[in-house]
Amino acid sequence: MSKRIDVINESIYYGDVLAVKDVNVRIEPRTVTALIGPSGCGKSTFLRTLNRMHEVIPGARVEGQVVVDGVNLYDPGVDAVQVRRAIGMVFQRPNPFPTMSIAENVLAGVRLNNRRLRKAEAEELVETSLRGANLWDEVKDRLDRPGAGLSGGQQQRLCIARAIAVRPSVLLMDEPCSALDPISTLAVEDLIAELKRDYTIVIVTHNMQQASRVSDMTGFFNLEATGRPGQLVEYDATAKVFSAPSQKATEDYISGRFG
Ligand SMILES: Nc1ncnc2c1ncn2[C@@H]1O[C@H](COP(=O)(O)OP(=O)(O)OP(=O)(O)O)[C@@H](O)[C@H]1O
Repeated sequence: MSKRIDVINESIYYGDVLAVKDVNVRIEPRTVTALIGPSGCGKSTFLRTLNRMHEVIPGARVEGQVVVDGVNLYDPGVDAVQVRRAIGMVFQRPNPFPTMSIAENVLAGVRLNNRRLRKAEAEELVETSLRGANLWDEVKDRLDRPGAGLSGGQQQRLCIARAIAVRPSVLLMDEPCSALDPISTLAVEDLIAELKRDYTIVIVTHNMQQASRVSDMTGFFNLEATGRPGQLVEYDATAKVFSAPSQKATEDYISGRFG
């Protein structure tokens, strides 16, 4: 299930504006990559190009290649809608369908893919996805209750269960803990550590401790100056980036001198 991602000469535009310039990076399967950097340097923009969500914005486009296990997602023959369904994404604010039951929330993505499920199959998928998201024990007695009745941290884990129910190859997370309290944050971080056994995970975070706790690799994005495009300045093992970064800008950012 887990897949390698090769980003080759990727430049990302909003209309005529070049937002992120010339990214080249290889992300290995079964790793967690944290994307860090100051506000506006393009971390979320880059993340959204890994499942073609970027192009949902009118005028937004990508040059270069994003190759997931040998297939360039931007080849003319590739269906963007299929890509978005296959590569799961978890957002900053938990966004379960509020009136849908917990079980139906888990199945929502699978149903969108028009997969018909027998009852037993659906029950099994609900259980394995909720177990995978570390939420099963907390909700197993109220699967038919609305998703909105859960705490923020539980809702975020429900969204992760929904994302993994479609058995994605890659899981993208855009500041998944920023709306959560510290305990829920730790629960989601523990979950990320478990999920990397099966998935390739890319996570945007502003929290340096979080990046160092959860990730194997860290990518540092930066801007040369306001109005200039963002760039991936450094990509290396997290331990190396946090102890001996190769770029001064990375060191300045990590040590809190800017950003
Ligand atoms: N929908 C959009 N239309 C036009 N420009 C956009 C859009 N979204 C983002 N941008 C621009 O693209 C650049 C990168 O933004 P992005 O949100 O990717 O940065 P970021 O590093 O994720 O920031 P933050 O850490 O604040 O979330 C910024 O200059 C931003 O203004």
